Amino acid sequence: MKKVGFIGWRGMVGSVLMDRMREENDFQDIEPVFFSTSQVGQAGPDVGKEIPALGDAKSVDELKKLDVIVTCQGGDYTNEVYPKLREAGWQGYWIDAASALRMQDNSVIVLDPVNRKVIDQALDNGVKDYVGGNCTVSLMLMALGGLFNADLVEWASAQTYQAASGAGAQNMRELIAQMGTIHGAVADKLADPASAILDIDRQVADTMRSSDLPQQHFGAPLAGSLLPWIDKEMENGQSKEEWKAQAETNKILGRGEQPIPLDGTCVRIGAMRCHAQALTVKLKKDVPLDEIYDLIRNANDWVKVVPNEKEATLRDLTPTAVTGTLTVPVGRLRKLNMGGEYLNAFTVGDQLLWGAAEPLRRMLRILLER
Ligand SMILES: NC(=O)C1=CN([C@@H]2O[C@H](COP(=O)(O)OP(=O)(O)OC[C@H]3O[C@@H](n4cnc5c(N)ncnc54)[C@H](OP(=O)(O)O)[C@@H]3O)[C@@H](O)[C@H]2O)C=CC1
Ligand SMILES: N[C@@H](CC(=O)OP(=O)(O)O)C(=O)O
Repeated sequence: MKKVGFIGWRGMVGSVLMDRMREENDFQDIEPVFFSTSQVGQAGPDVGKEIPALGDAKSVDELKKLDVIVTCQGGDYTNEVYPKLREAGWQGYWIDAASALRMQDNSVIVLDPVNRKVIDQALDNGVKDYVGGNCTVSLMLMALGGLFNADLVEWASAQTYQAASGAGAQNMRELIAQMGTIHGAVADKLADPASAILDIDRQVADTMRSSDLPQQHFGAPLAGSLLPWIDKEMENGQSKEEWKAQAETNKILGRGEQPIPLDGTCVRIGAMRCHAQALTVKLKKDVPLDEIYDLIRNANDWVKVVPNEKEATLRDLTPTAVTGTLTVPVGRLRKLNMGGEYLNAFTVGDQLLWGAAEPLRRMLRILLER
């Protein structure tokens, strides 16, 4: 049995990974060892079998004994520990949620329902580093992989609506705290049906702009508003999140030589853990909509085409409908006024599942099955 070390399993992405692995009985096929940077020696999680106390996640000597390391600890941890381990001669497989190693030549971005061929080829070639993709990119490809893999996409533009969870657990808490503070400021007026809506609106705006609103983590009001910048600034005017769309999509698809142009605007909104995105796709030719439906829906087992009708859309194509599930609905599929080669699409996906934990869990299974 392969000895598999887990780092970052206590965090938000790690906890989702643990839940999925328990659901799929994955721990039965491995010898799991758990690590921490802060709780060394304490008990690990309940995985249905005996496990040793928590090891030291910074100990190269302990980590060197593992066949596989799965880390959801973050980029700083990867940057600190990964080079030391490789320098120490460790030849095991490194599976990582963080972006630190994503664009390195010797790593593969894993999303096996879309790029299983790229993964298999890398394994055959002895590649040892497998990294989960950016959540927005992975969810876009889970949704529209059928069009990309049929080589129908000339370019695409994504306008995103990204959930608080993408910024971290503390940000999810802060979003709810902001909502509570706003509600608290006008609760008495809301309870009075005779109160004037513009008074309520003014008081809400004052509260959102005041220092009473908790905003330590987002650095700005999000509840009742939105934040049209995610991640660092790039020199070309893109945000780093926007930059990832083209860079990571083409790496996932193994199209380094002939990249498909992708760009757009990434926006944080007040959803909890589902990212949504509105896509404009320029097709290479005018493909009929029913063929497009078939290509999309047959691409993997989780994508679901939602008919472009109001009732189905409001029922199935919202963060509330999708949260906590592996289903990736795509809807609002229609040709745009610009012409038959211009496709509109809207998709929603749980950014902690397909956007983070699930590709890692499946990569571990792929390794075990070889
Ligand atoms: N958030 C997201 O949506 C996505 C995140 N990622 C990447 O995954 C990595 C981890 O992200 P995320 O899961 O959000 O990180 P978290 O901040 O939730 O967890 C990271 C680590 O913090 C430590 N920790 C300290 N206090 C606590 C606590 N009270 N509860 C749980 N853990 C605690 C744990 O390490 P220890 O046991 O050592 O103390 C834990 O493993 C990042 O690199 C991120 O970029 C990738 C895709 C999406
Ligand atoms: N940046 C994403 C979440 C994330 O962690 O992305 P990455 O794994 O590319 O750093 C978001 O804010 O929604």
